[in-house]
Parts: sequence; structure tokens; C-alpha cells
Amino acid sequence: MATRVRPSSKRCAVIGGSGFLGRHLVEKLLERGYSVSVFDIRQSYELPGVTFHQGDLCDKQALLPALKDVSLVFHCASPAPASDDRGLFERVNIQGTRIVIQACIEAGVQKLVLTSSASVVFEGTDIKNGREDLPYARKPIDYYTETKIEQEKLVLEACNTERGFLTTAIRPHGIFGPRDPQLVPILVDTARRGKMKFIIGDGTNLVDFTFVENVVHGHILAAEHLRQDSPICGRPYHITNDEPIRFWDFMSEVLVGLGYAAPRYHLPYSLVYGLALLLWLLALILRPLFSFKPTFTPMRVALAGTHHYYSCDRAKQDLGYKPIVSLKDGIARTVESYPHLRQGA
Ligand SMILES: NC(=O)C1=CN([C@@H]2O[C@H](COP(=O)(O)OP(=O)(O)OC[C@H]3O[C@@H](n4cnc5c(N)ncnc54)[C@H](O)[C@@H]3O)[C@@H](O)[C@H]2O)C=CC1
Ligand SMILES: CC(C)=CCC[C@@H](C)[C@H]1CC[C@H]2C3=C(CC[C@]12C)[C@@]1(C)CCC(=O)C[C@@H]1CC3
Repeated sequence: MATRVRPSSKRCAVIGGSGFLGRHLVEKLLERGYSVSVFDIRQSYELPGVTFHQGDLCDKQALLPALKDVSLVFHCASPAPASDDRGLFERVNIQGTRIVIQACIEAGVQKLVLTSSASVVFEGTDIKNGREDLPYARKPIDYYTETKIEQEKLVLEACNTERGFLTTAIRPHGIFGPRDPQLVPILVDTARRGKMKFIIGDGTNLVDFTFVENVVHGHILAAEHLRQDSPICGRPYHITNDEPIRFWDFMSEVLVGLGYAAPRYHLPYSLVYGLALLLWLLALILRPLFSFKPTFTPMRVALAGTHHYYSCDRAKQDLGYKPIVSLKDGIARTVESYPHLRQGA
């Protein structure tokens, strides 16, 4: 009689493993003795101990070989939030996640850890020490957030302890660190174009920025604590640095660290938000004629001018989570890692 080989608990797959967070996660998993199968639409590096599978996660037949003999899957693939392509977000984050779940079940995967986002509850207004029981945003501020909400629901609802398919979702916020293609590069580009002179609002709004290694730590703790009898099954967890900082102090520290001037002049929040909305509408109307991408989108203005920081007490209690890199060290390591983005480089 053929016996089914139980996948090794040290063999896992990272969907989106070529990306910023995905690659940091892969590196830490290797360090911890896992062998890793990466599935991504592109291959951005090579590492011993990693098997790459290139393909679109919406294609189940392409995905299945990457999940063979794997007991644990991390799903951290998504189109970039800066994209304005509603169809792409719906296809990858919603339909694609359905396919990821089906493929995991078909391949006999036991645990699925989704990278969600704390933004699933953000509607553009203040969130102070938000807990996981806040309702999902009723009016999500962009397509990215709208589809991250649906994605998280799909993964958490798929949790089935009786059938032995366990799921959880990590909600990080404002990930930064070496190799981030988004936060620091966009910030520096904006500064180089002379547009980083202004503080939106009074500049006192507190925000979470989370060093990438803390996010990775939260993911691995979640995976290792995910058992049939644990409270983690089917629940989301905020993972932050647990050190809310003024949005504009964070931006200034990074800018000054890289040799740029910190923003100084204040502009009223409602004025900038209104202008960003107008520009976004204009870009939408003019899209058939020519395309332009405004730097200050309504989402970015809302993130820059409101409080949005989250409690990670639930992760502390259920996962034993505690940040392993402080904000100060995280910022220093990030600034050091971008010599090519320094003023004058
Ligand atoms: N960067 C941030 O501040 C935050 C990110 N997140 C979430 O963390 C996850 C990782 O984000 P990052 O590493 O920052 O992004 P990233 O863009 O660096 O990585 C995403 C990866 O997904 C891959 N991908 C996209 N579409 C795919 C498809 N159809 N099939 C296969 N692979 C595909 C990309 O090629 C890329 O390598 C995402 O789910 C994102 O929503 C959540 C909160 C904050
Ligand atoms: C105002 C301005 C031009 C600031 C430049 C920095 C921004 C590009 C980042 C500041 C906060 C960041 C952030 C995200 C993307 C990059 C920023 C807007 C996310 C939207 C990425 C995806 C998420 O899930 C939530 C993040 C919140 C913070």
C-alpha cells in the first residue's frame, strides 16, 4: 500500500519570495534551517538552499510544483500599492489568493501565513493604538486596501482545524529596511525633485514604521505557533515596531541621514488632501490621452497627515512577539544601506 510521505516541517514555500519582505523572510528561514521553495513572477536573486519557481500565482498548475512536499506556505505576493490598476489588484490579490488556497489544500499544505496589512482598517482618519477587532474599512481608500481586505477574509475563512488546514494573517505597517523599493526610494525621489519641503498638517501625527526584520520575526513566530489548538488559527495579528513616531520626524531622520534637508514649512491637511483628490481625478479622466502619476496621492496624503498606529498586544500574548530591532537601529541600518541614494551620489 502506498503511504503518503508527510512533508517535512522544515520545508516551506514563500510566494512573493523575490520581493522586499519575501527575500528577507527567505534569508531568515534559511538561517533557521528551513529549505525554501520560492514562487514569484520574477526571479531577483539566487541563494543556496532555495529552489526558484517562476510563474503567476493565478496559474494553479504553475504554482503546484512549488508546493510539493511543503508543509508551510507564506503568501507575501501583491502588486505594488502605487499601481492604480484595479483589474490587476482584483486578479492577483483576490482571485489569485483563492487559487493559492486551493493549491495549498490540493498539495497537502498544513499551514498558510498571509502577509496582510494594518491598512485593512484604515479609512483616512486617525487610528490610535488600533487593535485587531477594529472593523475592516467600509470605504477603503484605494484599490490596494480594498483587495487586501478581501484577501485577508479569504485566508482567515479558509482556516479549518478539523481538516488540518491552518491559516493566520500578519498585518504589518509601514515596512522599511535595506532593499525596500518603495518608502526610501520614493522619499528620496520626491526630495530630489524639490517637493519634500512641506509638512502636511501640524506634523504631530504618530505613525508606525516597522523594520523589516521585525516583520519577518512576526511571520516566523506565527508559523511556528500555528497549531490546531492555538488561538492563532483564523485570526489576524498586528506586527509593528511598537514605537509609534511622528510621521514627519521619521521622514526627516531618513532624509537628513542621507544628506537632504528636512521638510520645514507647514501646509493645511485639508488643502493638500483636496488637491491630491483633484489630481487623482484629473489623472483618471486624462488617462486615455496621456498618463501622469501624481506624487501626492490621496492615500499618501492621508498616511502623511493622520495618526495611524496599532497595538501589537495580541501578538505579544499569543505569539510571544517582541520587536528585535529598535526603530533607532533600524533607521541607522536603512540609511547605511542606501549609499547610492545619498545627496550628491
Ligand atoms: N511594504 C509595506 O510597507 C507593506 C507591505 N505589506 C504587504 O507585504 C507583502 C510584501 O510587500 P513588499 O515586499 O513590500 O512588496 P514587493 O513588491 O517587494 O514584493 C511583492 C512580490 O510579489 C510578487 N508578485 C506580484 N504579483 C505576483 C503574481 N501575480 N504572481 C507571483 N508573484 C507576484 C512580485 O514580483 C514581488 O516580488 C505584500 O503582500 C504587501 O501587501 C503590508 C504592509 C506594509
Ligand atoms: C508624503 C510622501 C510623498 C512620503 C513619501 C513616503 C511614502 C512613499 C511612504 C510613507 C508611508 C508609506 C506606507 C506605504 C507605502 C509607502 C508610504 C506611503 C504603504 C501604503 C505600503 C503598503 C501598506 O500595506 C501600507 C503602507 C503604509 C505606509
